[in-house]
Amino acid sequence: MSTNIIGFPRIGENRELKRATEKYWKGEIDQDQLNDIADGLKDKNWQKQAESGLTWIATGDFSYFDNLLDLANLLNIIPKRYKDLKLNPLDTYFAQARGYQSEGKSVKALPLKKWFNTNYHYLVPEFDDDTEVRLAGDTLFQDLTKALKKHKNVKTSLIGPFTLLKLGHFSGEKQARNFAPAVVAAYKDIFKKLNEHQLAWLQIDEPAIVFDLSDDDRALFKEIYKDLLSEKHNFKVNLQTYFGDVRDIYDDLIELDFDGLGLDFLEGKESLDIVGKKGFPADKVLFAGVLNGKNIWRNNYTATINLLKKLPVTEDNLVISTSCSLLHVPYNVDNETELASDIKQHLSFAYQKLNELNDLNAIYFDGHKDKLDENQKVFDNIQHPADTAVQKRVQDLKDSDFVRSPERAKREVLQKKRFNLPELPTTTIGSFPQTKDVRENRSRFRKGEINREQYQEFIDEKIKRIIKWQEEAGFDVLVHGEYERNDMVEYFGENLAGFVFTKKAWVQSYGSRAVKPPIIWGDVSRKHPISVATSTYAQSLTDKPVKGMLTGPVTIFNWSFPREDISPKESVTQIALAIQDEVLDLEKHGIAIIQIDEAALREKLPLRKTDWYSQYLDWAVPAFKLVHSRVQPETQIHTHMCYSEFNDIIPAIDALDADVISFEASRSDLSIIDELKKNHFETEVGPGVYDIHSPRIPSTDEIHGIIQKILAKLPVDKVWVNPDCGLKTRGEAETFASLENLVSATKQTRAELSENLVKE
Ligand SMILES: CN1c2c(nc(N)[nH]c2=O)NC[C@@H]1CNc1ccc(C(=O)N[C@@H](CCC(=O)N[C@@H](CCC(=O)N[C@@H](CCC(=O)O)C(=O)O)C(=O)O)C(=O)O)cc1
Ligand SMILES: N[C@@H](CCS)C(=O)O
Ligand SMILES: [Zn+2]
Repeated sequence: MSTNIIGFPRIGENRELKRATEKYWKGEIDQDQLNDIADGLKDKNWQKQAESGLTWIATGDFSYFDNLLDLANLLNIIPKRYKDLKLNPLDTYFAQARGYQSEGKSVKALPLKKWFNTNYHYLVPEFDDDTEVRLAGDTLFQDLTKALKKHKNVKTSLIGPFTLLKLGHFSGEKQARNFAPAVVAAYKDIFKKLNEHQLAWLQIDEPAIVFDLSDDDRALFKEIYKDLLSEKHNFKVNLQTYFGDVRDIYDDLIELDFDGLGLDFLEGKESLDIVGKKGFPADKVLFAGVLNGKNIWRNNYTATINLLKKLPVTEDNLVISTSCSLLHVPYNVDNETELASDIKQHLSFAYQKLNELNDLNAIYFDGHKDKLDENQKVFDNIQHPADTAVQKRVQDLKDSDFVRSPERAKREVLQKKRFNLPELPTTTIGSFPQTKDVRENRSRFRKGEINREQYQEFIDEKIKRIIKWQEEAGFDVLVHGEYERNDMVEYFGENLAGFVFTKKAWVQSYGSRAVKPPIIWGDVSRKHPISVATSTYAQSLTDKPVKGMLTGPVTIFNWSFPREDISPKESVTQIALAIQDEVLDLEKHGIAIIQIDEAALREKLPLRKTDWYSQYLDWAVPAFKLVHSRVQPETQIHTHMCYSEFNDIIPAIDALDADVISFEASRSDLSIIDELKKNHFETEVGPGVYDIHSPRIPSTDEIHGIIQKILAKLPVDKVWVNPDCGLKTRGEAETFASLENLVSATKQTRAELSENLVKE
């Protein structure tokens, strides 16, 4: 009779951690004050979990920025350039997370990447040949001591050695396998320290084994765990997986000496089949991931109990668990005081999920039928608002609705003529800094302290100023700055029918940054123009082209909480038609370049290659094509993707049939460029020439070097110059300085190109 969570949100119900870390970075509070706030948040989480009846309090899941970075620092995997800054441990940690620039010293941040198929991001641990892996920290143990002072049943968690090695970057000769012995030795030292505490379970997270695994991967995994589990330990070890199933390695998992296995029965499509066919060892505990850790809907107890009943385990070796960490959901539905009760009754955030675990436990182990019936009533009453016109529009779509003509090469000629841009056109990704005054203006409008006209007047002033700034700085294709948007997805959700919104349902995206995903509740459609007035106003201020700026259907879908009663394909096609309406409206109003951001397209690519097309790209790519299929050949369609981890799906990206794409490249050392070349990528490209996730200002020389590297691989007439993502999170001073350097590096390159031409 046990219940389990894999992890809990840590930003605080009111984003206390965000405010505290940002104050610390500005020097407004010191380390002790920051630690006190963090301790308060941990305490509150533990208390909440204890009160809910959860079997074990979860520790080890807190982080000031990211758990994988914590692990790397715990194991001394800290590149020399950060150690050389001679900062204290916390500031060394933040330097890796955010980059560092002070008193003539300048170091870039570590690369930031998507955590599997989520909108959470981790920092990539970097190993070089001199990395000396060893146990070098003690926060994990300190937290355990603190929790054990107040709570009896405590578990802790740690990302496992295999996932660490799979996600790490190896910059020297030595590769993952070479580091494995040292990594295992360091984990053994962690075991030794944990032995000093009254720990119930150690949860070792190994989500990397839900990927397709090679024989070498399996061999490495077995080698690591045979060795590690030989270390004496007085706590039990649960090998925890999530985001998929473990079909490639289940046989090994049940042979190894784990006390428990955590399997995901929701995203793990084959998990049930695997345990059904192969059985589950009676001497191990199954942590059955049956309560969704990613969605925000009430759990259907009947369905979950039926699932639990199918598992080949007894009451003694079953733990009812979440499918993944609750890091990916907001804290508390009760904070949503303005949400209609008929919607609210269907929602479940982290606090409610704790209660659901308790209910499921009571139903499954103690036969509490009343709770089952009560829950069923909620599901009997659910009504998603239907729009038959939207449904018909989706049904009536023909293959030709997804195809733009003429072909891209012909459009390219027409567009080059129309825009007559210089070589290496410069642009930005869309947003400019959302400075305090911008946020305050929106906050005052929301609170009714200023009216719509006053709100709009402020934004118009901002647009005017930034258009002027871009003209003076020498940009070729301008943007309006996105000052009217709280978030690129939430804003569109707010302007489309079919979405509902929360006030406090924040979810961590990276570091101190959080998002408040809108909830897709009914059929989606565009009821009124969304960006037309803003874009036409911005265009009226300049003779240079101003990009119309939209978020694409796949990204709106992926960064919202989706409904589960219709398929993703159906939902995303509805959104695509709504955005198509907006695209055509922008074009009708004279906007000649339209950027449709698909920042999240790569994010939800299934983790297993066999599912890439059938489960995702076969509907995601057409959804994007549908959005722009009806524009004129001379209208230039841009798209943007955060993070360039799409080496393997380059043909699918090209098949989006956009005219220009911009993406992140600088943090991942431009490796994508080789792949573009290899795959004869046809879309014009703007590989980001500097990293906007860090406050660090890149020098003109640095950007010039990056452009040179790009031009060594890609033809000059295909290349655009831009930062790697929107600038909304940055301050103005650093933004303007960085962009000025970008323009001067481009001008320098143009001059060199024309000089070479003259010479030739
Ligand atoms: C591009 N990215 C995005 C992702 N996901 C999205 N949904 N959106 C994205 O843009 N994923 C990948 C990348 C990187 N991820 C992020 C995620 C989040 C941010 C970010 O800047 N977040 C802001 C919050 C943005 C927002 O919604 N702001 C609102 C509310 C602002 C607010 O806090 N208001 C205060 C009151 C303000 C006052 O009075 O001063 C309050 O509510 O208490 C808004 O602007 O209206 C963050 O701060 O975390 C960036 C990249
Ligand atoms: N147009 C958006 C894209 C971010 S991914 C922005 O500039 O913020
Ligand atoms: Zn981006």
